[in-house]
Amino acid sequence: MTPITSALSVQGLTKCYDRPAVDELDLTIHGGEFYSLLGPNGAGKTTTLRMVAGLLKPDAGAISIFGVDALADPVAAKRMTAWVSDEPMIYDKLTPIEYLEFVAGLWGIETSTAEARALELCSWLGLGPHAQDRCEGFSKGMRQKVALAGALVHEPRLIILDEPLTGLDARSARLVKDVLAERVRNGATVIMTTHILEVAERMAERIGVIAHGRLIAEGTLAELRLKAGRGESSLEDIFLDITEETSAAA
Ligand SMILES: Nc1ncnc2c1ncn2[C@@H]1O[C@H](COP(=O)(O)OP(=O)(O)OP(=O)(O)O)[C@@H](O)[C@H]1O
Repeated sequence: MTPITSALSVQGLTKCYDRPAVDELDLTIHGGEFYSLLGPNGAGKTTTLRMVAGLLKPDAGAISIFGVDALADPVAAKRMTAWVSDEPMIYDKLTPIEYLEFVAGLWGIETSTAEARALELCSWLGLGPHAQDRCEGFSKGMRQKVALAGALVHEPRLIILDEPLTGLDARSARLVKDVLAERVRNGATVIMTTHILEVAERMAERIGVIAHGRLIAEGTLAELRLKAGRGESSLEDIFLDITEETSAAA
């Protein structure tokens, strides 16, 4: 058996609309890594992550999640993954606890384990005081936290997040970041898009920058600084440098 070295491996991934949104993209995320995928608006980040999460069919390419061919065996791949977008889809008529237990049930998680995980996630994400209220009256930030909890309830090994901090206040954003950091400490792998570069700068072990559906830079912050020839610059400065040429060409 070939040893599995990556949590996620994407090769030649392609999706075209009227023009290529993702263009023969190669990407490797190591197990236990926090990886941030950055790029200008329209670069192809969401399209990439939706294909990885099994929500969008690629035109070409391969996706492997912990060695499982995600296109050939999407159910096995989905068992190991969580998908969180900035448009949370939850059931309004349920309370957070009911929702989490419902999602856990779909994954076949035993009731007592589901109850314990639901309570733990609600407490971590500061949902405790509202755990018994229906989600229909919740603010966007609270809905986002319920959706995140729902995505984590089956303890996925690969957590895929598309702009998870959009619309969250500082305290909620901190709670979400703490939960993600805790998951990574416990062995999970995170790939996250964000336009909040300070978050990528502080949390990500490696950063990938895409433009026009292609990876144009990748590395640790130190490596990106070195490549850009920019001593102690912020990620924002480096990002603007790296993407300047591609935005001028757009
Ligand atoms: N369903 C669709 N139909 C047609 N074009 C699409 C569709 N979805 C995405 N695109 C196009 O594909 C390209 C990549 O879009 P995508 O949403 O992946 O970018 P993004 O990097 O996530 O951008 P943003 O940072 O603005 O969210 C864009 O040019 C977008 O207009």
